[in-house]
This record gives sequence, structure tokens and C-alpha cells, in this order.
Amino acid sequence: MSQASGASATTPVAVPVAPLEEQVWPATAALDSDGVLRVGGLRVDELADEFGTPAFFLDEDDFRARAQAWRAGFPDGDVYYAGKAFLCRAVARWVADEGLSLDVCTGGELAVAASVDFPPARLLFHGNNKSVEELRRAVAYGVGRIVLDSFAEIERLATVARAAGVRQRVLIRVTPGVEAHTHEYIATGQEDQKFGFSLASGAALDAIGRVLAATDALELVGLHAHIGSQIFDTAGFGLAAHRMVGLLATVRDAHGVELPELDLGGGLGIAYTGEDAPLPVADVADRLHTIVGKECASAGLAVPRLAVEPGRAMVGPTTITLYRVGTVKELPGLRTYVSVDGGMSDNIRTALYDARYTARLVSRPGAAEHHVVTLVGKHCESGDVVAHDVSLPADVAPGDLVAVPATGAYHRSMASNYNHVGRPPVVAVRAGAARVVVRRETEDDLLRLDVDDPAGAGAAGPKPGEAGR
Ligand SMILES: Cc1ncc(COP(=O)(O)O)c(C=O)c1O
Ligand SMILES: N[C@@H](CCCC[NH3+])C(=O)O
Repeated sequence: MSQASGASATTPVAVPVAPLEEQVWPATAALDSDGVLRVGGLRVDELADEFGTPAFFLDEDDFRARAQAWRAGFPDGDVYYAGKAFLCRAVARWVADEGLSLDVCTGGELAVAASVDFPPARLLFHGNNKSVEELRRAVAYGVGRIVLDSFAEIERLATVARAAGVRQRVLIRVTPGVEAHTHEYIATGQEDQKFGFSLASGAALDAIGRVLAATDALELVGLHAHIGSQIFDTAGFGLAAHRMVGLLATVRDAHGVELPELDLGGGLGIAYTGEDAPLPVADVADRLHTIVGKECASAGLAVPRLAVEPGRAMVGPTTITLYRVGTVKELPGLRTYVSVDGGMSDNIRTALYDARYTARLVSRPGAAEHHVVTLVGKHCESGDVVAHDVSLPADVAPGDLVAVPATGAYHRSMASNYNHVGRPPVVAVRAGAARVVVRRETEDDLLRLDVDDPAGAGAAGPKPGEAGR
């Protein structure tokens, strides 16, 4: 993951009006001759008038094209879109339409899938602490595969499946001991973490034995590994694949069973700035097929059915966040702060991972001279930074629209109501038409959860003993 440099500059520098950096913006993004950005064939100034700001605009054609590219990369396998990146009913339907499967990891994500009758057999249920109730619901819905993550869960699920009279298909999540090159909070392949069963310690093989012993309730169909997220380097995926095939061979030798499926998780990185160079899906798919094919040949195993779980790489680049500038504050010799009408409530990634973004004035061309500024939000924290060190025209002013690209994954899905700010809408744009797929949260929405209790609160209601006086 790119890190913010922390550098600041307020001296204007002359730069030509830059074209859009292709790898960062949605596929249909383009600039009109008056400098206004279009996405999905629509001008952002008109979108802002109609839907307000801040708002997420999701390029549906781009999402579908990415889904098709993943499908094409794994024609004989399964592509589970990782719903945690961003899930709503429209997206669940697109995923189903494009022939993909869906990875859910909570009862809430399962509820979205169920609300559009997502084909149950194409669902995979993850999570390191699924509740018994979540397991019951997953089994009752007929979820195709549940990924077991702890010894306690093996027992819990076996009990739930027996009670339902079902033999549930399961995978076992394995920690392959691979240190992925990414932020520590989103690396999951190394030994010291909460997910999965360690390969090195023997816990994974032990778990496999226990699941195979619960054969009346559980059908072990394969193994799973996910080494982390926002990864650019294929070496980590390759090493994980190598170790997982090794474990398949150990299982065959120890138990006389050849497991038919291998799920290598998600994690492929995307470009947030022009400096990031993501790997094409086809290259990653080729590499995984080659490694697994070679390792299986040398272990004398049939090649398992491969599965992958892309989240960020499917939806991240499809979406922009559109903000309106409210204030511009120049601190001479220090830095210029450009404040927009959203912030850490719609993008927590900058504060959480020190993630790096680009941003662009999109409602007009702006002056040729640019300033390096800090794009901040409206929340009551100085850590409320949307993007560090972004280059904006020196005449950026209140009322201008600024867009931040690559905000489709882990933005709306991690959004909060900090400072009682309603979460922004998600608007799908396609071929000149826009439709809201998640509406803006209003103050009424927020107040609806707030139980007014005058009787229990001193000031507004009668004090104890005063009633009836
Ligand atoms: C098990 C699992 N699968 C898939 C994903 C999706 O990852 P990404 O969005 O990086 O592709 C995650 C998140 O890191 C995950 O934990
Ligand atoms: N939320 C993280 C990714 C978490 C991946 C989910 N296991 C991010 O924004 O980068």
C-alpha cells in the first residue's frame, strides 16, 4: 500500500492540465472540453445537482467488465466476489447475472444476498467468529460452502447441520505462513493473527482430521487461504499456492482423500494513485493456474477446482467519490487545507492505513498553476484527511467539485455516522442514465435509531417522585 509522505508545499508550480490517469479512474471516465468530468456518460456537475454531494458514483459497465475478466480468467473455477468490499442488492444482482459467486461473512451480508434470491449454491460464508444463529441461517438458506475458521466452529457447525438434517459442504481456512507485502492491518497470511488454522503448527491438519471425522454432518470439499489485501506482488500468491498444494498432498497421504477444491482468496491490489501499477487479472490467473498445475503434477495430485475471492479489484476502481469544496485555508509557509463536505465518515482508509489517494478538480479546468494541498473533511478531528498531498489548481475555491477515484471498495462499506453525518448514497451510472442503488442517509434515519426516553432522563421529563404532583 502506498503511504502518505507527509510532505507539504504551498508554492505554486506550473503544470499542464493533466489527462485522466487511466488506471485510477473508472473505465468510462472522460473529460469534456470544458474540463468537466463525465462518468457513465454523465457530467458530474449535473450529477451533483441531482444527487447532492458527497456521493459515490459507480460505473456499472466497468464493474460488469471486471466481473467478466475474472470469470474469463477462471473458466473452470469459481470467482466469489467478496461482498465486504461493497455490497447492495443491485451489486448482488450484477454478480449473479455475470455468472459469479458471492463471498459473504456476516448475517447482514447473507441477508442482502437472500433478499435478491442469490443462488444459495453459489454462496460462500466466511468469518472467524460466526455466531450459531448465523450458521443456522446459512445452513437453512442452503449456502454452498462454509469456511471453517476454528476448532469451536467445527463442533458448532456439525451440531447445526445435524439438527437441520443437512450434510454441509465446508472448506478449511489455512494460514499458510506467507508475509504479504501490504499494511499490517490487512495482512492475513502470517502466523500471528486471528484467522484460520496454522499450517506450520499442524493445527490445519488436525482440523482437517476432525472435519473428516464428522462426516455425517460435514463434507470437506477443500482448503482455503487468503494472505491479505492490496497486494501487487505475485510472489506471495505463488508461495501460498505452493504451500496449499503441499497440504493437499499431505492430506492425501495422511487420510487417503484428495480434496477437489482449492480457494486462494482475494487480495489483488488496485491503483489509488498514478504511481500504483496493478497486475492484470489475466496474468494473475495464468500464474495461479501454472503454479497449481506444476505443484500438483509433482505431487501426483489431480488439479483441484480453483476458486478466488476478489473484492477490491472488482469494485474499487469502478467508483468515484464526488465532494464539494467548502473552505480553502492557506497557512503561509505550512500547508493549504481544502475542506470538502465529507471526510473520514466516507473514507476511513486514509486515517486507518495511511492510504494514499489522488484527487482532481472536476467541475472546470482550473488555473494552470497547481498547489500541493491536504484534502480534508468536515469532522471534528485533525486526522480527518481524505487525501494527503494532492495537486489541485491554485484557484480551487468554495463551490468547486472535487473527485477522488478508486473509492468503490471499503469506503461505503466502512462508512460511519461520525458527527451524525448521514452516509452518502451510491449512484450507479451507465450509458447516460443514473440510478440510486443505496440512498443517502438522512437525519431522520439517524434519529429513528435514537430512542427518546424522557421518563428516564432528568432534564426533559419528570424527576422520580415528582410524577403526579
Ligand atoms: C477471506 C477473504 N476473502 C476475500 C477478501 C477480499 O480481499 P480483496 O478485497 O483484497 O480482494 C478478503 C479481504 O481481505 C478476505 O478476508
Ligand atoms: N478494509 C481493508 C481491506 C480489508 C480486507 C478484508 N479482509 C481496506 O480498505 O483496505
